Amino acid sequence: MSTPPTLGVILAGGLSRRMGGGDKPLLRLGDRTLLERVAERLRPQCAAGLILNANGDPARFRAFTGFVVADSLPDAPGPLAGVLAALDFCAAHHPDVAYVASVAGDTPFLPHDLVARLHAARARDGVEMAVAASGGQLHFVNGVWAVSLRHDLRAALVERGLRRVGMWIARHNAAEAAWEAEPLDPFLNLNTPEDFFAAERLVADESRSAIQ
Ligand SMILES: Nc1nc2c(ncn2[C@@H]2O[C@H](COP(=O)(O)OP(=O)(O)OP(=O)(O)O)[C@@H](O)[C@H]2O)c(=O)[nH]1
Repeated sequence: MSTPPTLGVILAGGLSRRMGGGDKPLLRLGDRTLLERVAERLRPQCAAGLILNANGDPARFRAFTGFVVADSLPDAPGPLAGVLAALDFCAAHHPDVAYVASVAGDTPFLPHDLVARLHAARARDGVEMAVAASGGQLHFVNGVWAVSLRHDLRAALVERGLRRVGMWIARHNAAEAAWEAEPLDPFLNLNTPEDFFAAERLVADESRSAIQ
């Protein structure tokens, strides 16, 4: 199966409470920011381009080359609000593109075959969404989503007050694509200062570490 044209979105709309606030993706990990690392992994996988989902003043992300899209539902906090903003953006600006791939902005070691394998899992199961897994865990926010799901997602967020990604993907029988978690989990996400220091040690000598 060939990978359909896909718009990528980096989710950076969270509050980073466990990291002490601020914009986690703008933290510098080694010689570049988390955002740069995530973008350089995802951009080549997304033929329709890459956007960033973030709230507040977009000027702080001026180093990002691409649109910055804010949540359109301020009362619906959580990553699904960012996914909805990206699906709506895709429908408005890329009407010929049927899929969005989302990733968390604090996940610097994402697989290079993320989008292709998510689409392969989705096609295998004949469904409209797929999410990533590793080490027996689902990584809900790293997934591909049909743009046509946006009406259902908006209704779920607004009318049913849905907040948990797991509930929405269960309703749609999301396909799963799994990656090895050893020697390095590609979905390692940096939530706390301790996570960040561990990642700094990993990138201190990238050529000798498990980072690919
Ligand atoms: N658009 C949007 N994205 C969110 C929201 N909350 C979390 N995210 C994104 O979802 C992904 C996973 O978020 P978490 O790590 O659970 O939350 P976080 O805000 O980054 O960090 P904590 O506040 O420490 O939980 C990250 O990419 C976040 O930017 C939100 O309210 N809106």
